[in-house]
Amino acid sequence: MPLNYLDPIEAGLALEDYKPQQIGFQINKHLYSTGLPSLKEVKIALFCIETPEQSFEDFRKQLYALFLGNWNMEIADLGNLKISDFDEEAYKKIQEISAELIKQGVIPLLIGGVQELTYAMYRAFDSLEQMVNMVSVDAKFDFGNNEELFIEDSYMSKLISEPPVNLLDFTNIGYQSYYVAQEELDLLEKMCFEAHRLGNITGDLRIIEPAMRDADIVSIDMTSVQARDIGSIGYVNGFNSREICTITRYAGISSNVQIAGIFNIPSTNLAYQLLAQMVWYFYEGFNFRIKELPVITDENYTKYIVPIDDIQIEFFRSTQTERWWMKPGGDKYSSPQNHVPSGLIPCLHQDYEEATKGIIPERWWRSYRKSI
Ligand SMILES: N=CN[C@@H](CCC(=O)O)C(=O)O
Repeated sequence: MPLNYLDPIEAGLALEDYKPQQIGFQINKHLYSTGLPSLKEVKIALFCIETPEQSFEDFRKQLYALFLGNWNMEIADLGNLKISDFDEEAYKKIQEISAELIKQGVIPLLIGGVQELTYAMYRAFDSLEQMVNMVSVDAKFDFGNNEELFIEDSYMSKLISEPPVNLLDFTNIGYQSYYVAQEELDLLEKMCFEAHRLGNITGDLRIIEPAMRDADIVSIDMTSVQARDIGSIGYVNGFNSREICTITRYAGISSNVQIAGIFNIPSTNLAYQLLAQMVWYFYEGFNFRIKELPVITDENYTKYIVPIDDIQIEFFRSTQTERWWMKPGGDKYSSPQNHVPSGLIPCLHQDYEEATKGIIPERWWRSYRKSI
């Protein structure tokens, strides 16, 4: 049983000296005394990747001290996966734990380690035989290393080329232009993937919501946060602490997100505090998940048909949540089978408005290019 790879949390955190409204009181913990908690009603289960260099007990203290919202769901802390190195065995264990949780209808939330572990989250879908979309929040694209732009065994290169290829779509959120090469942008473009430059989205983060609504896997590199907000040496520019919380909330609220990971976490008090709040926002977002299924006859949705030259784009607006979708360009376009609503692409009201002015939405174009 892969969950047996996990070690319980430290005894000090087992004490129930929290107020009943605090996460530390409510969360189902993996303890030495009681073993792994039951996952029957659990919706989100976190576990930390502990190395000899980093433990996450300080993060737990921050998380456990936070007050729960008015949420109606069970959450769990499954403890720690203790590893000495990010070797093949560690990847295999993360893959197995993740697959097991997803199979049980629980969202695994991985905390810690390097962003390369995204590959293990992705490989969890091999046994589930499912195609997936991935969103990565990162200042760089990670196709290479310090010496070379593209290397075969970078996790991003493996993601797009190593069989079985489960990846349908990939979106980067928050890249910084001076850290990426034009060749990397060209590759993403060629693959019909999406990338959102930091400077273009911080003014209005709603721009990234449709990509998150369509994601199965979310991978967040904490170096995408500006260094001063996490008290570490890192990048001078990046998302601020509020923005990264908004992004995690979008991940939580997306009905399609099945697994998330937060990596490269500095061992500072500020980083652990922020990490705890990001996890809180993920929980909060999850609590507001609504599975919407727009169909033409459903009274909760309005359908709009916008003709542009010789094409017609069908838009759907939910009267319940004001969210928008559009029919993809080209019949052969495929999205992950289990996505809700199936066969539609999430978009923004702005896409509809621009379409009425004759501008074809970027996401529609990509779906069209993918289908030919
Ligand atoms: N020096 C400024 N950097 C920008 C983002 C960089 C980019 O979008 O490429 C900023 O923080 O907003």
